[in-house]
This record gives sequence, C-alpha cells and structure tokens, in this order.
Amino acid sequence: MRIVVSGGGTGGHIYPALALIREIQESDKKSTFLYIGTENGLEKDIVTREDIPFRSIHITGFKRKLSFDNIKTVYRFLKGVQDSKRMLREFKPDVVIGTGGYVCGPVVYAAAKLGIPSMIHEQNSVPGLTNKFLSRFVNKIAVCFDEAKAYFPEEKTILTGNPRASEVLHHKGKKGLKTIGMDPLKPSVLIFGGSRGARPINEAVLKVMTELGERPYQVLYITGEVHYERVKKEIDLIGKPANVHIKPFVHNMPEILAGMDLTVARAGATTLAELTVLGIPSILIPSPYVTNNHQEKNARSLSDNGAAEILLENELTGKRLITAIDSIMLDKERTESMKAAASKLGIPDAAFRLFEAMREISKKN
Ligand SMILES: CC(=O)N[C@H]1[C@@H](OP(=O)(O)OP(=O)(O)OC[C@H]2O[C@@H](n3ccc(=O)[nH]c3=O)[C@H](O)[C@@H]2O)O[C@H](CO)[C@@H](O)[C@@H]1O
Repeated sequence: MRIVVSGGGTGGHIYPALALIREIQESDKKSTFLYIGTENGLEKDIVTREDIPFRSIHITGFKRKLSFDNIKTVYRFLKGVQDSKRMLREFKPDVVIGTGGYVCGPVVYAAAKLGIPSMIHEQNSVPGLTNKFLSRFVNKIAVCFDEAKAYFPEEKTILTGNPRASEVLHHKGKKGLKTIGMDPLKPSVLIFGGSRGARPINEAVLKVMTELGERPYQVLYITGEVHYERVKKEIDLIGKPANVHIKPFVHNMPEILAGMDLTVARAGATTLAELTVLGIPSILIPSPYVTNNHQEKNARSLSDNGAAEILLENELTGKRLITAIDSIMLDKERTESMKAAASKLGIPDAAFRLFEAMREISKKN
C-alpha cells in the first residue's frame, strides 16, 4: 500500500505516526511511505533520522483571538493545500492519514478534495481545532479515549488507541537503562516534561536535586532540549548527585521506559498511551497551557482509575514533588496497585486496529 502520513509540531503527534509506519512496514513489506511535515516542527529532525522520505509544506496555526496573523494563516493554508495536492498527485497514495498538528490541515484536506481515502488519528480526550475541522471531510476518525467520540460524527469514529503503545511493547526489561549509564538493578524514576520539556517541572526538580541524591532510587531527568543549558548551569552550582542522570532529550524512549518503576510527566496523550500499556505508575502534572485544558482531562482518565496521581501546576513545589515520588516509590503495595490499574487502561493492539481501518477505507484491501 502507498501511504502518506502527516503529523507534526510536537513529539505527541510525530511518534504515533512513526510507530504506525514501523508497524505497517512489519506486516506489509511492500508498503511505501511519504511523510509530509513542516521544516520548523520537531518532525524534520525526528523523521529524517528514520530513513523515511520526508517533504515539507509551510503552515502556521490559527490564533484563537482575532488577529492579522490569521489572515496570513488562511493564505498559508490555501498555499499548503495547493502544495499538498501537487505532492499527492506525484506520490499517488492509496490512503492519507493525519496524526495531528497544524500541518495535517492542508495535507488531509487536499487528500479529501482529490478523492483519496483519508483519515485522522486524535490522541487526546478533547480534540484540537485542526482535527475538528478535518472530521467533516475524512472517511474515518480514530480516537484513543472513549470521551473523544462525542466530538466527532458517530458513524465514522472508531476507538483504536495510540500506535505508539504497540511499539513500546516490543521493549521489555531493564536493559535499556544501561544505554544511558543507569543501573538496571536499581528502582528507577523518570522525570520529563513532554517532548519539549517544561520549565515549571524543571524548577521543581532543581529545588530538590540534593534530596533526590539521598534516595534509594535512581532518577533519569530529561530537561527538554531548549532548557538543557540553563538547567545544566544551575546543576553545576548545586552539584549533581550520582544517582541522578540528566539528558536534554532521549531518542530511545521505548527501551528506557520499559525499565522505569515510576514516571513524572506532563499529561500528553502519547505519553499516557505509553505509560498505560507498559503498566507504569505516574505522577502527572498537566500543562494548563493547552486547548480546552485537554491534558488535565487526559490525566483524569488515569487518576480516576487509580493509575496516576495528579499534581496541578499551580500546586507544584519541589517539596510536593519529592513527597509524591516517595509516597509511591517507598510503598511497594501502592506501586503494585497503580501498575495493575495502569495496565488495564492500555490498548496494546492499537497499531493493528489503525492499520485495519486504513485498509478498510483504501481501495486496496
Ligand atoms: C504543549 C502541547 O501542546 N502538548 C501536546 C503534545 O505534547 P507532547 O509532544 O509533549 O506529547 P506527549 O507527551 O503526548 O508525547 C511525547 C512523546 O515524546 C517522547 N519523548 C519525550 C521526551 C524525550 O526525551 N524523548 C521522547 O521520545 C515520549 O516518549 C512521547 O512519545 O501532543 C500531545 C499528543 O497529542 C498532547 O496531548 C499534548 O497536550
């Protein structure tokens, strides 16, 4: 099958797209792909590392407030549709799928207008503007939370889960920890603020860096690429404990996650799909800066089921953070019950379900 995939901006939209591509490559060796993204989102770097043909269009997002920028965005959208149509006519895909982010708007819209079977994958419990717009034109809509179904036409919406969940399941055990100098025999905590990092989380972690050094567990702390230099300067002053490992970003997250006993993170939907399928307890600090506060809603679907504890950003302090970590890491019974609760929410065959839906709408079955 010939497949165009588009998704961009942040890791939460890109990793599901890559996971889907890898899973399809496994089951349909003859499949060919074109990834359409932007030059300035994380996708340019992440996708081109993977040997997947990549082309770009220029697009920006709509501002929710009235603004002159929106006029420019309309112009870019129309130009993006034209460019996408040209790429689609050249590549001749059997199906086009968008996994979120502004870039999907023109690409998936162009596909629908050319009569190419198209679908969107919504990772969140509350959809973003682009997917709401596209839902009118596509043949199928795949969602990851039951709650998301309410926002889309019932007859074409299905629950598939997030293909990144299927991908991370290929990695088992603690050996991934060695790749970053961690001890596979020690209990481990991962702290990170989504694919771009989060300043408030970094500030809280820095406050308790010395205390973390006194704990019986080890910590992998991922700062986010743009925050790394500043964090490193502060750590140079405080001193880095031997059991805390610091990285700007890791590209082998699936094998690292497999070795974690607890994760502290934002509540991005792709991260949650990974945590649930692997049965990893979490402390979630939802970003309050996202559309319709969707991260808090994502997080509630885990905490309501006992799989996670929520720490709201306006309550976040170093002390609260380390107390929350201790209350799970130093209590075996609690850890086990959270693990079981998380596992129950995971959808392991998400990639297969999504590929089935793509086959169904494409002319090639
Ligand atoms: C600010 C914002 O708009 N965030 C959105 C974005 O988040 P964001 O891009 O942060 O997405 P997620 O937290 O869902 O996913 C992050 C992805 O990056 C990976 N990762 C992260 C750090 C690292 O060093 N290496 C690595 O591989 C994670 O394993 C995960 O696969 O997309 C999500 C999915 O639509 C949304 O739910 C979030 O609300």
